[in-house]
Amino acid sequence: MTPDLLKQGAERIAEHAKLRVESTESGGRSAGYGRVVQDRNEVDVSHGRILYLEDVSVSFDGFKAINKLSLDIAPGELRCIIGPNGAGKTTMMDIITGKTRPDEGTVYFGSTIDLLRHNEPEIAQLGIGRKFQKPTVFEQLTVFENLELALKTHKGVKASMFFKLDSVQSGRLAEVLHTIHLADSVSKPAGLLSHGQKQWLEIGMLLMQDPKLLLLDEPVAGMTDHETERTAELFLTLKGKHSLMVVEHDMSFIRTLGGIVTVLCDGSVLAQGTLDQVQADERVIEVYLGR
Ligand SMILES: Nc1ncnc2c1ncn2[C@@H]1O[C@H](COP(=O)(O)OP(=O)(O)OP(=O)(O)O)[C@@H](O)[C@H]1O
Repeated sequence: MTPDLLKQGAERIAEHAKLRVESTESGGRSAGYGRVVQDRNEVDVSHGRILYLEDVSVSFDGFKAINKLSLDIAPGELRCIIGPNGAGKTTMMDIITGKTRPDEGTVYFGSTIDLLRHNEPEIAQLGIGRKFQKPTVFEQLTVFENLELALKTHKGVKASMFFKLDSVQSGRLAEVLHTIHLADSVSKPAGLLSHGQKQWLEIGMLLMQDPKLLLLDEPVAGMTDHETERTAELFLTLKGKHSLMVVEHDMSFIRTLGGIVTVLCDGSVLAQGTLDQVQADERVIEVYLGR
């Protein structure tokens, strides 16, 4: 798409949003908590943030796993999250995806979608995809069938019974196959893929749903050095088109990704900056990297 077309598209979206605010029965922006009425597929990133957490806390049996956590991610950003065991990384992802409800705090997707008002399936539909550490592809199905299934699953059981790929979806599937380096293995059963290839396939399944934000938990754990390098290449390709939050322990992988690193400790942000900056931070050395 040319810059002119992009600009025209952005202007149309802005005009559309403006009209909808002005036409709300409650009186629009002045009476409606300043919120634009939102299409399901639209995420308002005009404030420069796709994800925003403020003062989020959750306790399990009196233990504060997340403690006044505040953090935000820019659209298209590739953010790495590190932290010692038990720092709260998984719990934070559980909160963003609706698996765990915080006791207090604010969690927004863009500037208008309050994620705490949505459940897990709704949050996935809104465009937040999550990849757990262990690959969960369907081993008996081919690479193609796994990717096709990702679209069907997203549509719900009834619609999926009559599902047939249209030309746009076929084009997307071909593009995703190429992106995840599996174009040569399209007819291979997923069970015959290497560990790294299974991880890429699962990322591909998420990409079929065109997520705006991807949460990836230890994506290179158990991968060979070569697979780790290719995964870094893959994430750098995805950056910009999608926003990514990557939880990892592998520092050389994080170095290859570049960008901002957030260090979590005891359920809140201990430090944030480039990898060099956080590695030089005395507090970080003490609680994590120096161990
Ligand atoms: N459902 C739960 N019930 C009780 N305690 C929990 C629960 N979930 C997490 N915790 C505790 O909260 C703390 C944070 O756990 P979490 O799994 O989020 O850390 P993490 O940073 O992901 O750790 P790791 O790097 O080991 O995966 C830990 O002390 C953990 O034992």
